Amino acid sequence: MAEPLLHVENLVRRFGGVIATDNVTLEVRSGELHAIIGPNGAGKTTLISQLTGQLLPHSGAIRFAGQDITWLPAYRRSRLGLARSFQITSLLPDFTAADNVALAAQAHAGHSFRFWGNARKEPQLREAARSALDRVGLGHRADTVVSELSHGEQRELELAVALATKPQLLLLDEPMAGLGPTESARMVKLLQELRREVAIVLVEHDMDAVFALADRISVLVYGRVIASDVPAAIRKHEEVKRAYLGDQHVVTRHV
Ligand SMILES: Nc1ncnc2c1ncn2[C@@H]1O[C@H](COP(=O)(O)OP(=O)(O)OP(=O)(O)O)[C@@H](O)[C@H]1O
Repeated sequence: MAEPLLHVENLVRRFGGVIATDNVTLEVRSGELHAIIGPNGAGKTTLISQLTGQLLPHSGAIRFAGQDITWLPAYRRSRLGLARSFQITSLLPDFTAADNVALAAQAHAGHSFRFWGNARKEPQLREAARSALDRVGLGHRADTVVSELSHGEQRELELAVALATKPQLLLLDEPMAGLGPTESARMVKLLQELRREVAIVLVEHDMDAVFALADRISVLVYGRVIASDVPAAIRKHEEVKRAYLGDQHVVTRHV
């Protein structure tokens, strides 16, 4: 069988006495949408930060696209096609949606930020920005400044910023957080479209969204993976039900 796109093996990361990731092992295949769920403080964000290189593990290994990336700096991982969706707080509020995406495309292409002035005019960057905005349904808001976009649109813009780097694997940390029901439904639809083009690791507390989208789900509890399987199996998993899902989530509308 082909090597998985991402292979995490026995990853350990501690903060003082807390073991935030405790021998985490998991695989993400090409074309897969792999959700990571678990209670608050389970270690989901710590895991994502180690995948992107923002945090280094104390031990263990991460292979991505056939390469050992465990100790690579974040920008080298990004060049290999690993992208984390930027949080709203990292968007530039006084710049337009198109400028934000063009800047990300420019940074990824390796230009210095000194040339930022040119990013607005550079046809290739404008084109990359326009196409990323179209993919998330924000083409009509290209020239709107970020501070005038709704919360949901800003979340979509985060995705466009990540897509501008043409990733092979997109890491999404709670893309539904703070969204109302209509905006959440739009985000689920968008992710359903994007997953056809790019593998996705999705950390999310919205169980309806997770069960609607995921090919496989890994469940983290106190830093440990207690289950990694297809949604139907996770739904029935006794330890998962006890530790996280609880009975009210076991019967959801997405059966
Ligand atoms: N920078 C840090 N310094 C100290 N402890 C940390 C740090 N980051 C995370 N932790 C601890 O590591 C554990 C895992 O935290 P993490 O944020 O990864 O969990 P999470 O599953 O993403 O939680 P949530 O669902 O609430 O976002 C927690 O006990 C947390 O307090």
